Amino acid sequence: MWTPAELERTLEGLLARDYHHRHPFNRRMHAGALSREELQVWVANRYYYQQCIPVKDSLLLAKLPEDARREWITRVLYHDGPSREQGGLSAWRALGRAVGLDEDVLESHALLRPGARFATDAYVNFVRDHPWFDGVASSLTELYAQRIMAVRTVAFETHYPWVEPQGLAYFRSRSRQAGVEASGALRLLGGHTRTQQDQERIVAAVRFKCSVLWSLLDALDATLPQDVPEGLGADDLARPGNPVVGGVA
Ligand SMILES: O=C(O)c1cc(C(=O)O)c2c(n1)C(=O)C(=O)c1cc(C(=O)O)[nH]c1-2
Repeated sequence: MWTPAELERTLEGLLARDYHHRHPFNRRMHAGALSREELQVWVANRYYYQQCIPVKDSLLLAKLPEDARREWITRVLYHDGPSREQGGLSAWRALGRAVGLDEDVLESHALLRPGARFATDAYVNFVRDHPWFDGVASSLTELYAQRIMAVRTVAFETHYPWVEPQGLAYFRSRSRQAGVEASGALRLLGGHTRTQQDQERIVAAVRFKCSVLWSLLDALDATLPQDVPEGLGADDLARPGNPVVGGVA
């Protein structure tokens, strides 16, 4: 078995390479190269992710041992808050307003990209379908989340001064909270890790989660059906004699 320090070093190496701070979209964000519209699309797509986090944590809660449940429930309360005007989701809605998005655009998911929905749903399904150990481990990308929040906050302040400053409250709150949550998850997993196989499950869950976050950003650069110009193969399938249509009929 690895020592706890060796396990953390392994996770560190994985995150240093696979975490979404290295994704081209985030690199453009941090360099100040995103347009207003691109930033709005990011906020809108991440809102779906934010909404799904307390859902996956609620699914996880139902599987946890009593002591762990008592601690993990604070994650759900953090996002949902004691009322609609408080908590993480409320802070993300404030970010939406700060970048100029109407709340009904966020709530209707009008800007949600298919791939961002699939990536987010894959995370919820992973937690629902696996033992709690893997679900808890998959949250460990938060070891790096606190770092990206700091970089992002400075990037917004420096490059996107048109974003109203109160919209950045979520990032500030999260840069503390992510570290607290990651330490809690490591402690919980440490108490239930018996074999090297268990440790490898932790690494595999973090690898999976990195691919969720990476795919979500991939989806923001993807072409949407309505953006394909007319005449660029848009009507190929409708043509009589087309082998695909013919084969189906
Ligand atoms: O903006 C980000 O880069 C980022 C990353 C992550 C992450 O690493 O999973 C989370 C969040 N934000 C976040 O806001 C959040 O609430 C959150 C919860 C979780 C989780 O897996 O339980 N990750 C993250």
